[in-house]
Amino acid sequence: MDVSISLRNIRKDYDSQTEVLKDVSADVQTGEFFVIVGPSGCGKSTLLRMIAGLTPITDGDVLINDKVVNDLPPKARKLTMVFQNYALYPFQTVWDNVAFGLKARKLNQSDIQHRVDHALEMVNLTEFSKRKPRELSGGQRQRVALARAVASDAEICLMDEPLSNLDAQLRIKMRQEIYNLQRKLGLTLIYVTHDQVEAMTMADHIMVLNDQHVQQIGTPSDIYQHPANEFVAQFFGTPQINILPAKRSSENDHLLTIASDDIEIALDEAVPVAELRVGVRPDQLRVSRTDSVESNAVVKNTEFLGDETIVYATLNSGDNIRAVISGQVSFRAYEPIKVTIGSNLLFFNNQGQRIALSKEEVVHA
Ligand SMILES: Nc1ncnc2c1ncn2[C@@H]1O[C@H](COP(=O)(O)OP(=O)(O)OP(=O)(O)O)[C@@H](O)[C@H]1O
Repeated sequence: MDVSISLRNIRKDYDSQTEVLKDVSADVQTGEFFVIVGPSGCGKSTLLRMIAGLTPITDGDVLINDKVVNDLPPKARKLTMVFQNYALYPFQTVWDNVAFGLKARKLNQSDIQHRVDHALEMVNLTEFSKRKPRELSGGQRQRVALARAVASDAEICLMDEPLSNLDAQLRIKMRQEIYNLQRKLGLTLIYVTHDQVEAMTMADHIMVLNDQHVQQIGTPSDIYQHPANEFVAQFFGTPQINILPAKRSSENDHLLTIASDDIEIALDEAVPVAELRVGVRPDQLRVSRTDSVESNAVVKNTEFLGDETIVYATLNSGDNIRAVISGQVSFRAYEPIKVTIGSNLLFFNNQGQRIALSKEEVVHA
């Protein structure tokens, strides 16, 4: 596959007090859906604006189709951008909003007509072409912004939180529409969001940004199953992964004690460090009722979600955990329970970096 956009060691300081990004490098392949995700303020929009040419780069290079474009103005970069606030002209019709950029490029009338009609059809807005933005719903306005991107015919499209103004149900619908549109048009799409579910469901590759640095770049399944560090492990997945302290047994280096003394697991591999942290997704914890003698935790509260229940509990060690169990299960507050640990564990060193034990999935509880 061709590389469409390359970021090479990008740094961005707004001023000496505001260092936003350091050493950001990535390759975005032609035709892929590439998602930049991270918490608020981590520099996602800044990075997108640097790719668009709207914000200068402090150091490093942006390449589009193998050419360094650091000094090219936005117009010359042949890309289109969709913002969270849609950026529509309120006094123009839907049709004119979509045509605006094409008119500015001085395309001939029949070309403009064809492209706008086609773009409106692609986003199912043909029948709304004479309306003004204020006569549309939020989702329809967002579709006008998408139609603009489609009409521009640019091969690269940048989207900055395009769904954040929509309600939850509409977000899911528009998520699918954007995904289908990207596939249909073969667009190279760079999509910024702080929403881990959007990232997981839409991306071919995800870049996770935090603390000025790229934490990881990978496919959604890579990032979920093999997170580079605790931050990435905690950022993806709802409810959040449990991270618990663990100690290697002094007698047997295959044996780990996790949090409370009575949660032990045997690994096929020797554990390389004496103290580590274990990541357990909530669906890998098992919870059962027991008497207070056998228990190793007490329930704090439960949340019933329809087909599953989240149990919040405190282990005897004082560590809080979240467990997801299927069906509706009710526990009393302070009810004693026995928590055991299933498979698919992740291991992190004390710096929070993942330690890859080659057989980390294989545990004997
Ligand atoms: N023009 C600017 N001048 C100075 N600092 C800025 C400027 N624009 C953004 N920043 C700062 O840079 C950091 C990154 O901002 P940016 O908008 O890129 O983050 P983000 O990850 O997109 O956040 P959000 O998800 O909240 O939109 C923030 O601390 C912000 O305050």
